[in-house]
Amino acid sequence: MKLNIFETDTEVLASLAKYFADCAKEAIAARDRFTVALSGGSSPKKLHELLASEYRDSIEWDKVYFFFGDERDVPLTDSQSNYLMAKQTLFDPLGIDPSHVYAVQTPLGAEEAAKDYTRHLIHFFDGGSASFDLIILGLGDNSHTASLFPHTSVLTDESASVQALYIDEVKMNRITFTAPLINNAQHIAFLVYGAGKAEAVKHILEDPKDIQEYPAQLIEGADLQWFLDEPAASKLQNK
Ligand SMILES: O=C(O)[C@H](O)[C@@H](O)[C@H](O)[C@H](O)COP(=O)(O)O
Repeated sequence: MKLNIFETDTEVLASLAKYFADCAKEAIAARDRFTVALSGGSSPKKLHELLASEYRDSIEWDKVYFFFGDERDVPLTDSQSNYLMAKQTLFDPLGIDPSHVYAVQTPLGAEEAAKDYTRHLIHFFDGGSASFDLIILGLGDNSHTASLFPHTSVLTDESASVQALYIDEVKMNRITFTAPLINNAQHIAFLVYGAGKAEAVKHILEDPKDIQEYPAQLIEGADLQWFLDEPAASKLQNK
């Protein structure tokens, strides 16, 4: 695991955008395509905007395939939709071919949408287990990532799949990658900035293992990188 800590969120975003481009170049050179699962929430918005501007001409966007590590059980036109956020901040500005974007089909209902997404992944990855080139994750103040929330049944799901469950904490159904599916990725990048995340970052990186309390501790992988600003890393003892 590698910690990339920068003074400001601007520097964090610049570093992650470069990392994204590097992962894309590596994947396209090896497999002529780059598969990436995006995170929801607000933190990625600035990353998307940076990619759509600074990296417009330096990534072969027509070889990039977009997925979502989790989604809220809302219409794809709803302001809470992770798909809509990415469409507005990344896909539309770059003119991404809609056939390269795999939105979670929430109009099917959460359970069916999760099954449908799992089927799509099996098909897309030629029947093998999905191994994304890059998965971008955020971190909630309560130590959740994707929609792996504390004290939920999905935390102990050992299948590399997409699951739907009601999350009492947010009073809505969520559709989420399981930890094994996330951990199958070639590269995993946490994007975490702001002082409000400091407690959660310390829990994940330095507190004893307690995945029910701190679900993001479940995330591990060959190349797991954290992109943090100083405020978010401020409670770490070892950095
Ligand atoms: O659908 C979601 O909300 C995300 O996937 C979630 O895991 C998010 O990354 C964290 O809640 C952090 O959200 P912020 O970036 O808004 O703080």
